[in-house]
Amino acid sequence: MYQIILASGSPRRKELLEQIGVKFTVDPSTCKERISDTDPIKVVVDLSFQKACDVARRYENTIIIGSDTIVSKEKQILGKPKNEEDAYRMLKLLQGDTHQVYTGVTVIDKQKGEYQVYSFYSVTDVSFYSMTDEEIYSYINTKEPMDKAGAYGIQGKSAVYIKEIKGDYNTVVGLPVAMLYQTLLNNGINLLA
Ligand SMILES: Cc1cn([C@H]2C[C@H](O)[C@@H](COP(=O)(O)OP(=O)(O)OP(=O)(O)O)O2)c(=O)[nH]c1=O
Repeated sequence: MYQIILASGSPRRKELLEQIGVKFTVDPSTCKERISDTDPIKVVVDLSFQKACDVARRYENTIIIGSDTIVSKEKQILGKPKNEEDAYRMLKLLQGDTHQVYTGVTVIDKQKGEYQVYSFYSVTDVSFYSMTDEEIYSYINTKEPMDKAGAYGIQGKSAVYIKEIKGDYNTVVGLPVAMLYQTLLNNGINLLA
């Protein structure tokens, strides 16, 4: 029986872990997120590692889960919009086309002072229908974009603009729970035990 900590303030990640039946507590990381690379895989793995490490320092005999999600479109990396103008820029870029959503996960298994670190990522293609400027502005007015990578929430009101996805839906929402569960199981850790 492990104590499991989700090192995230994201309500979506909490819901996804609850959905699969994991017993855990939430203790969000407070480290500043800086995108310091142009490779989306490196960015999400590195940020998930930083978040997990930040929280792992405070605990013993626990499993800590950190995660990070970004949107990538033609070599541009989109995090959360800084303001409404930034949200407009992102949605204008994404509408009518396909982009990638990357989620990186780092799990730190800290038992008796020893660390085991598992890092991985998942990527999903998301295709948007075209959006008029009016639709973009009215979506921004819902405030839904403001705390989400790429300025949209597939699980929310933007669902009417999503044409197709290829890959794991939960990767887009912020935590690929199947990959998380299976990766840990392959390493002898059962999150549901
Ligand atoms: C693309 C997309 C992102 N998101 C969310 C998931 C993440 O919460 C957020 C990306 O920001 P993150 O920096 O990955 O996470 P966060 O700041 O919300 O939480 P923490 O750092 O404490 O773990 O965007 C959606 O909810 N739906 C979507 O469709």
